[in-house]
Amino acid sequence: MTNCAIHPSILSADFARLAQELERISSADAVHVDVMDNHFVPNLTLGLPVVEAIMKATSLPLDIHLMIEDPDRWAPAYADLGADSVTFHAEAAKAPVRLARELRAHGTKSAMALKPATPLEPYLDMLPELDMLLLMTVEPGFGGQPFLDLVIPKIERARKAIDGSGATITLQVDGGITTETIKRAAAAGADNFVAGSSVYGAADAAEAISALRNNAQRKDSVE
Ligand SMILES: O=C(CO)[C@@H](O)[C@H](O)COP(=O)(O)O
Ligand SMILES: [Fe+2]
Repeated sequence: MTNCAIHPSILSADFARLAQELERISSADAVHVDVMDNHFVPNLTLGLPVVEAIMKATSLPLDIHLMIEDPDRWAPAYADLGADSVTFHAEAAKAPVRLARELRAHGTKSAMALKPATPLEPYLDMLPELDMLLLMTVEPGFGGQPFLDLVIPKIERARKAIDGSGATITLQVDGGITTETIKRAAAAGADNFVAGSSVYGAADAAEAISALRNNAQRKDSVE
């Protein structure tokens, strides 16, 4: 994997010190913001006003991961804030193709996420509508869960489908990414990695980001 990106998730940051926590990850490629509504997932985090504050507090691009019901209604507002990408869940979207197009029309990258047990195949025809596909490697809702290796074959199938589509689509994985699991995800074909607890739980977040990047780029990523 030659080009890879590390997106730390602020879900594992200290929310009382968000500005300083954003400083700690200034060497990252983007900041991943988990928006949860306590309906699509059993957890509640933050919404538009806090995302707007985060946007003002960092120069990093914002990667918004919406774990909410009715993204068809809410996602475009995150695009309007200036997010670099907005990800909705396929399981929650009423009209995923229309929503993906609307996100692009609102000036952001359109991205769609699949939970670990959601099959990829029904969505293959809509790959050209997406700038990024997110394959969850934990059940969405919480940070700090172990990486689900059962998603690896889906990552491999997604890589093949993306390469075959001729489109430029980032393949992101999210959940349980550590310096060890990132090797397996990268070898399977992922090129964009969300990491919450392994970055924010480290004494030196910049060092953790650099170690993740190195391990994702290693040719011998899986021994
Ligand atoms: O979307 C989610 C969880 O639903 C993630 O973005 C987590 O925040 C990742 O945290 P770690 O698994 O890396 O601790
Ligand atoms: Fe996430």
